[in-house]
Amino acid sequence: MKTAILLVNLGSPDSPSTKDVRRYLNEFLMDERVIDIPKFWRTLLVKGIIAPLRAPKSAAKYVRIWTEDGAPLIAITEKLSKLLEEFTGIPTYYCMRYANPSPKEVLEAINDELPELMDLVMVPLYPHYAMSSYETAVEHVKKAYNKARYTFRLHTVPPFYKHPSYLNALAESIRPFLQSDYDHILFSYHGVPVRHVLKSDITGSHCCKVADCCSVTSAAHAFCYLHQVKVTTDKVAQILSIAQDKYSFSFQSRLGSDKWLQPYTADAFKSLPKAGVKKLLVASPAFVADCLETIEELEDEGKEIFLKNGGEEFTFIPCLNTNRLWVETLALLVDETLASVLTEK
Ligand SMILES: C=CC1=C(C)c2cc3[nH]c(cc4nc(cc5[nH]c(cc1n2)c(C)c5CCC(=O)O)C(CCC(=O)O)=C4C)c(C)c3C=C
Ligand SMILES: [Fe+2]
Ligand SMILES: [Fe+2]
Repeated sequence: MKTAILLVNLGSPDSPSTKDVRRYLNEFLMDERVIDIPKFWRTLLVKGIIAPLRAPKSAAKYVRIWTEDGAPLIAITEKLSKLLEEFTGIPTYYCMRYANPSPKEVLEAINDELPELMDLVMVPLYPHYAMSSYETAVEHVKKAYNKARYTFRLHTVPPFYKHPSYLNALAESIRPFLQSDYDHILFSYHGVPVRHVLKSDITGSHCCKVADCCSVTSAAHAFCYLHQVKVTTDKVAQILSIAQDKYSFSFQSRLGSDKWLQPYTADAFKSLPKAGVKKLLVASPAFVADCLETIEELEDEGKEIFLKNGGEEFTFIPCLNTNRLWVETLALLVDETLASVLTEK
C-alpha cells in the first residue's frame, strides 16, 4: 500500500478513575497552546490547582458517560476509522493528541505494517482552526513524525468548516430533527479564550479590531475560529432554509477566569425560555464525535438548565459520529489533499 490515512482526535483519559483523569488533565492543560502562559506559572496553575481540584469532578462525569467500549470519543473514532478503511480501501489508523494511542506509537505501527508506504494523509478531526485544537494536534503529530525520520511523506487535511461535503453531511444529520415542532436551534461550539483568537490573527490588525471583523474579507480568516464557526452556522442554516430568527450560536466549556468567546451556551439555556423558546434543538458542530462536552455538558447539564428556566423540550442532535455522508466527506478530503500534493509536484 502506497497511501494510508491517519485520523487525529483530541483523546480521553485511559479510564474514568481520578488518577487517570488527573494524568490526562495534566497533559492536556500543560499544552502551551491550551494554557498559553509562561511554563513556570502554567505548571503551578495546572499541577498545583486545576488538575487536582478538577480531576475528581471530571472523573465523576467520565464515569457517567463511559461505555462498554470505553470513552465515547475514542470508541467512535475507532469505528469511524474502520468505516473509512472499508469505504476507501486505504489502510486507516487513528491516534490522539492527549493520552492514548499516541502519535509516536501509531506512526511506528504504520511504518512497521506498511513498508511500501509513500504518503500518509493526516486528518485532524476538527472542522475549525483553533490553536488549542487543530494546530496543537497537527504540530504534535509532526513532531513525532520529524523525530523518527520516516521515509513516507506526511500531508495534512486543512480545516474543512466550509467544505460543501462537510456542510451537506452536517445539514443532513440535522434535517430530520427539523420535522419536529421546534422553536429554535442553537449551534453550540466549544469556546476558546478571546486572547487565542487575537494571537492567531496573522495580520495582527483584523480579528476583533475591525468592525464586524468576521464579515470583512481578510487573510486572518484562515486561522480565525470565530469567523469559521460563524460561516459553518450560517451556511448550514442556509442549506436547511432555517429563518434567521430561528437559529443562533454560542460557546460552551469555558475554563478559568479569562474572557472567552461569547455568548456562553449556559447563558443561552437560561435566557432562551424567557424569550419564548420552549422547544429547543441543540447541535454541536465543533465536535465530530460525541464526547464529554456533548453527552454530559449539553445533553445532561444543558437540558437541566434549560428545563429549570422554563424550557419544555430539549433535543440534542448527535454529532456526525459514524454517519455515512461524513465517512464519504472524509474520503473526499483525503482525495483532495493527495490531489493537491500531486499538483504541487
Ligand atoms: C473544538 C475543539 C476543542 C477546542 C477548541 C478546545 C479548547 C479547549 N479545551 C479546554 C479544556 C478542556 N476541554 C476538555 C474536553 C474536551 N475538549 C474538546 C475539544 C476542544 N477543546 C473535546 C472533544 C473534549 C472532550 C474529551 C473527551 O474525553 O470526551 C477538558 C476535559 C474535560 C473536563 O475536565 O472538562 C478540558 C479541561 C481549554 C482550556 C481549551 C482552550 C483553551
Ligand atoms: Fe476542550
Ligand atoms: Fe476574525
